[in-house]
Amino acid sequence: MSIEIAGLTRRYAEVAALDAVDLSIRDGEFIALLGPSGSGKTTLLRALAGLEFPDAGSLHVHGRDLARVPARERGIGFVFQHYALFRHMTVFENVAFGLRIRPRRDRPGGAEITARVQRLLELVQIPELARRYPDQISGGQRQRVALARALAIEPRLLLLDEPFGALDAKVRKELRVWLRQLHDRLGITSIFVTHDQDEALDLADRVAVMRAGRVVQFDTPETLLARPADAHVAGFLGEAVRLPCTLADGQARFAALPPLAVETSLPDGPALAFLRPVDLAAEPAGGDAPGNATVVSARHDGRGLRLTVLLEGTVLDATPAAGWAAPARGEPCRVRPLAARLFPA
Ligand SMILES: Nc1ncnc2c1ncn2[C@@H]1O[C@H](COP(=O)(O)OP(=O)(O)OP(=O)(O)O)[C@@H](O)[C@H]1O
Repeated sequence: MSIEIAGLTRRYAEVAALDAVDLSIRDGEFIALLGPSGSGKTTLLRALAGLEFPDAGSLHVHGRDLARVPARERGIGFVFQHYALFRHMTVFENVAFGLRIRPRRDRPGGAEITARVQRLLELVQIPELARRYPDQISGGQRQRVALARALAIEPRLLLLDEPFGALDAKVRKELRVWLRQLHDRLGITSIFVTHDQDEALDLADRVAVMRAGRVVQFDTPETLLARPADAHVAGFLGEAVRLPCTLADGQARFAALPPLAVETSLPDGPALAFLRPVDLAAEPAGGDAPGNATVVSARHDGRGLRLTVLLEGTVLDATPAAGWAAPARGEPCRVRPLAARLFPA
């Protein structure tokens, strides 16, 4: 389902939980709403689900104005972080509930419900748990049940509010890969809320970065990382370090790093530079030239060797220069900027 959100506003006393949000989502997209606590992510999801009523603006799903459509007729599946399953019902009954609450005219009969629940449990890969109760299964399995229940109504739009927030990192990672595959297989449109940038960047086709009730940037993960719209987005995404600098004569000059040649439309004077670990090259060195630092730690991450260094009281992540195979803790080094994203100070 395509979704058009225009000027959506929701106020609580003096707080604008949503402040004129515009968002246009294509059929079949997997969208992340990413932002700090209180930025309006949940309110936006609840407005789509029909659990929240906006003060202004419009919501259209596949061209249909949602304002007049009650929550239960929207055909939207919803999974919350703590979507308490019914504790006194088995897994089977929890999922069947999603079918039993359908409007009478398209509610299936008993045998059909049994067959469908079985199919849904197979889809979420827990058919063997049908007779268990929620407190007899793991947190990750509970979220699969919650998802099966949400999918029981055959939604064209799936909304997920921090669905894996309560789970440990490993289970979370597995479930998110699996969720992405499920989304692709079902061909639905999904919107999920997270404040975990890795989750958003790994999983989503496009990410809406929210701040104070507004969508500050809505782009693909690649574009967000390469061209953040402002200093806030740059600071929020990736692992960039923020360093003040002074622009003059086509150079960014730093207090403790060698200067960097830059092309920018910003005027000469103070600016803010964001540098990712790949933008900082570290090589073995001594002496007291600008950029001299000490290796704090060296570790391998998914992309190769990563160094943490201490540069005049600032801790930075940097990438060792080619050929420096085994930097040791405490070893002196020199850090050079290779690139930076610049914003007004
Ligand atoms: N029922 C309410 N009454 C008053 N203020 C509310 C209510 N619901 C939300 N707010 C306020 O609206 C703003 C946005 O809240 P929302 O829950 O949408 O944020 P969020 O981005 O989902 O945050 P989190 O990541 O912490 O869940 C916050 O300032 C919040 O305090």
